[in-house]
Amino acid sequence: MVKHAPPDQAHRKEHVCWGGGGCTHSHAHRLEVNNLRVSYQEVLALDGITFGTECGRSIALIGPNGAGKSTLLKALAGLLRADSGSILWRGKPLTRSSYEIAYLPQRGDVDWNFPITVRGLVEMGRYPNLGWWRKYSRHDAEIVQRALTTMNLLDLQDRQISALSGGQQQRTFIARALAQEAHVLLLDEPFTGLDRPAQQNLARLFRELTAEGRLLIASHHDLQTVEGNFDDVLLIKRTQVVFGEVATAFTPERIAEAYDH
Ligand SMILES: Nc1ncnc2c1ncn2[C@@H]1O[C@H](COP(=O)(O)OP(=O)(O)OP(=O)(O)O)[C@@H](O)[C@H]1O
Repeated sequence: MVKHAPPDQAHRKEHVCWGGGGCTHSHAHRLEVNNLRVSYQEVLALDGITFGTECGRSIALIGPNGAGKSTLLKALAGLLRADSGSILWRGKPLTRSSYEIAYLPQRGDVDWNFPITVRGLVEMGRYPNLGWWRKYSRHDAEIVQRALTTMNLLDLQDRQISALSGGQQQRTFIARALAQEAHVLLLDEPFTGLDRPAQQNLARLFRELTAEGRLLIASHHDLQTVEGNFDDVLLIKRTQVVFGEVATAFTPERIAEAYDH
């Protein structure tokens, strides 16, 4: 007899995990956030954020200006310390940045005039893996080459990052994350400033990255394109409005709750 998945599971993607091995038991490659609270001195930026997810998923992080999206991404990247609550990655508290988690800043936060080539930036992805005692090896060079190839950047590898289009700049930063061999990609407004074809290319790339088992969390402003581009949604307004699959959680009522004053 053919066994069918229960109805609520039927549309879920098969659980695959990037990087092979070690994803067969429950908290391998899982991210768990519990009652997270983050503030900047007297400004409370986030409170009561609680969700859990796993490799192979993509999450749209949605909320109005000032909702705390960038703050959450930075906290998940280990760049900001939580006041209270916890972030567990693969069952262990995330207390500082990990090479398994790559953070891609907002484009406006990057100094695009910094004198570095596409290849140079992608090579930087290897540094967290090297440690202070190990030299850049042929193995590192192969991983960089693969990242450049995957992101279709070989023809542009010697170009300065200042001389790239917006879509090419995004691809370069994602290639750096691939060179880092990151399991989790945290992206701050990756679609902003891209034209429609570049957005569609990036959305396709995201689907490929999650299909090969990476976890992707991206802050996003275009409410029209959440469905189709992401599996899950985390809607916040300093506190958490809802977390769940886009089809069931991203309802007009929840959106109004987050965006209406
Ligand atoms: N360095 C900082 N010092 C003090 N307050 C800050 C700092 N960075 C952010 N904030 C405040 O924290 C809150 C959350 O900001 P955050 O940038 O995380 O929101 P956001 O959802 O990413 O906003 P946007 O959609 O406008 O980019 C806001 O009230 C903001 O003013």
